[in-house]
Amino acid sequence: MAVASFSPSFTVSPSPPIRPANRVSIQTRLRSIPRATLTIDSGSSGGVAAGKPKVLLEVRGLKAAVKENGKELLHGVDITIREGEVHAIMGKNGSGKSTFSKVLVGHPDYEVTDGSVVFKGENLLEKEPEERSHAGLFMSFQSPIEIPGVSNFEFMLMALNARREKNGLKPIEPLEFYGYLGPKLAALKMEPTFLDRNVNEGFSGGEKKRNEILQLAVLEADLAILDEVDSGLDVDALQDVASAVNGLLKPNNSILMITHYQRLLEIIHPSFVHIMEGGKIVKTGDSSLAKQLDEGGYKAISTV
Ligand SMILES: Nc1ncnc2c1ncn2[C@@H]1O[C@H](COP(=O)(O)OP(=O)(O)OP(=O)(O)O)[C@@H](O)[C@H]1O
Repeated sequence: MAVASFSPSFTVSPSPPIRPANRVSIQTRLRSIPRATLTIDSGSSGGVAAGKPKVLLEVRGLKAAVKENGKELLHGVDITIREGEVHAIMGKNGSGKSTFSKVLVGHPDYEVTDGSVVFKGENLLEKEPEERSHAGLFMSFQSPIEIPGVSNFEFMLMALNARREKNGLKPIEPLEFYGYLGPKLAALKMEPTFLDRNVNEGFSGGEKKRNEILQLAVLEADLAILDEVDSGLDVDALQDVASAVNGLLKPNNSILMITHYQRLLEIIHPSFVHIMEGGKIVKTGDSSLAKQLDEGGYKAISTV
């Protein structure tokens, strides 16, 4: 039985739940494993294209509506993201930023009514949410969900192994996974005790955000969509989370971030900044666009 019918990046169909008594020693085991950097292939595409970076995501004329009432929220979104690029989407409240990212990961509340989305050369819109995750798409939600009864450790191991299985790789054993997690936890300045706790249960807002980035680090997605990963973070936490995200950037993966603030873009430097308005991208520029916005508000940006 699925614990979460729709989770950020994967549906959880756990094997028998691990009782708290059986998982008390995760941090002890973590400490006993050498911190040698273990590399586990999560099944991402790998390889850097020679010459011009390959297109990872191509969205053309995307229109989408609320499934329940047919209200159209996206009115023709166009965006192209290549390997190695960081894209930021900014826009006033209610302009459609989160809807766009949720449509990309296949959120069940929305239906696509027109347009196309090609991810790594395949039609993304034909895929189920889980298949999108296995294909290398990851989304960090504005409000990460809690999953009672499933530890963080189990959740991430299941997610990684599900992706590996889909990509024809053999599963990672728990012990190897402990070693793999060590440096990632350290990069995010997270205590190993977080692995024992149920996914996001009782986590503070900032801890949830760190945990989302930990999941991203584990899955090594090709395209990470980060929806307001900076919201609710204190100054130090913002620095930790943004630096960890920077550490995950490779020549063959990309990031699409939604943010309201220039401060995040001062740490994670965007290749492109897009302004969304009324369910469409109305302007695209470089990081100077975010600066203009920060200094003069939306009125400082002419979208005509
Ligand atoms: N499931 C839904 N049912 C009805 N309306 C919805 C639904 N999802 C989104 N909307 C509406 O669509 C519009 C765009 O919402 P969205 O969350 O995408 O905006 P946003 O740009 O991310 O805003 P913010 O910056 O405040 O997070 C809003 O008016 C919102 O109320």
